[in-house]
Amino acid sequence: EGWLSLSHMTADISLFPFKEWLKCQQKALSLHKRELSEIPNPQGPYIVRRTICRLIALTRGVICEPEQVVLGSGTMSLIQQLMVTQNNNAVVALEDPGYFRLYSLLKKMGFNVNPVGLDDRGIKIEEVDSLTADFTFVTPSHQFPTGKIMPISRRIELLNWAASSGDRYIVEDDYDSEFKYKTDSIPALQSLDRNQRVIYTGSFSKTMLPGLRISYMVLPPDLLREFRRYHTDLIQSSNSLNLFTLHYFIENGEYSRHVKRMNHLYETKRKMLIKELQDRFKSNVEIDDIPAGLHLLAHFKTTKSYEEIETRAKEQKLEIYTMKRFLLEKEYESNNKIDLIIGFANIQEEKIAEAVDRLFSVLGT
Ligand SMILES: Cc1ncc(COP(=O)(O)O)c(CN[C@H](CF)CCC(=O)O)c1O
Repeated sequence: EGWLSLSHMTADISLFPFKEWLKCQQKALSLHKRELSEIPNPQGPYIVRRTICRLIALTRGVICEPEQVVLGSGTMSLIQQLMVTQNNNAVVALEDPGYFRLYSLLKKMGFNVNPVGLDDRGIKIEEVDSLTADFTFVTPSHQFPTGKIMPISRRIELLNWAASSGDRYIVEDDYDSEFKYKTDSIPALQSLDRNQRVIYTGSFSKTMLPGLRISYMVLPPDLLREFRRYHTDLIQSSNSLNLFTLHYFIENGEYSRHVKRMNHLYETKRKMLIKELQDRFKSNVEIDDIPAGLHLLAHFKTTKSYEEIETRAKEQKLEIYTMKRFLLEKEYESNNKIDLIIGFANIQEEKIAEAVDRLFSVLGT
């Protein structure tokens, strides 16, 4: 019997309109031969940056000009390009539990990296304050991996922190912000920023195809000047043909139609997954029912350790990730409970019950 996946690291591409994508690619090929014959603008083609500016203004309330947008082949490569312009005794704060790849990138770059715990409103602002951090990385629209949506009150506190002294910045990673079920999405933190303190990053990995490698970063004017001064010889890392194709895909409305379609599918799968988990585990599971994103955080009563669970999941041919993957420096106290990050993008609806059965065997006696 093959593997089943409750991984959070994928997108469901069963409904992706490949025919439409190909039409947009044909258009890109016929209208942009000259640009395809040249090295592109270091930040990416202007018309693509303009289209993305309009999209995130409409969907996320982000306030920006195309000049402030830098395109790149992945969020981590954009963060690397940004942070390499900073001297590496900069103090950096980031969420714990959080995005391990970001943590390890910043450490390898030699920064003074400080994971900061979360309370029920997101990153603990008093800890950020006491650190006198220069950069604070947050995922306010759907904290990665806990899913917490940062309330306006904490966003204001964070913006006040950034505005209260020298060269402080907030890096807002708006990952996984596109999928909201029932609740409306709160506009981006960047839309509240009046002091040019917020760097905004986003990605098309989860709304389109993770393999496309198209991500974007919006820099405040003064950081943009620093970025351009440092990166005089930068070559755009994302593929021009895909960028022009994406431009037409967004412009003709295919993108927003696809996101709407996926929102319905993901909402259906999420409801099925929650029902199966509750039917199977009853009072032994507690689900953080935050109606957003492509994974949910669930707490299970079990005496098993994370290591045992990871081993047994492999035996059951079930791909799933535990909270251990996201604990940066926090120790986990396994008081007979463990936390699992359960993704529902990579599982077909008719396989959800079987996947939950396997999870029951993994965690069972
Ligand atoms: C917090 C966060 N910010 C951005 C991305 C988007 O990155 P990119 O596709 O390069 O634009 C991810 C994507 N995370 C991966 C897929 F979920 C890996 C997860 C894991 O390592 O656990 C992410 O978690």
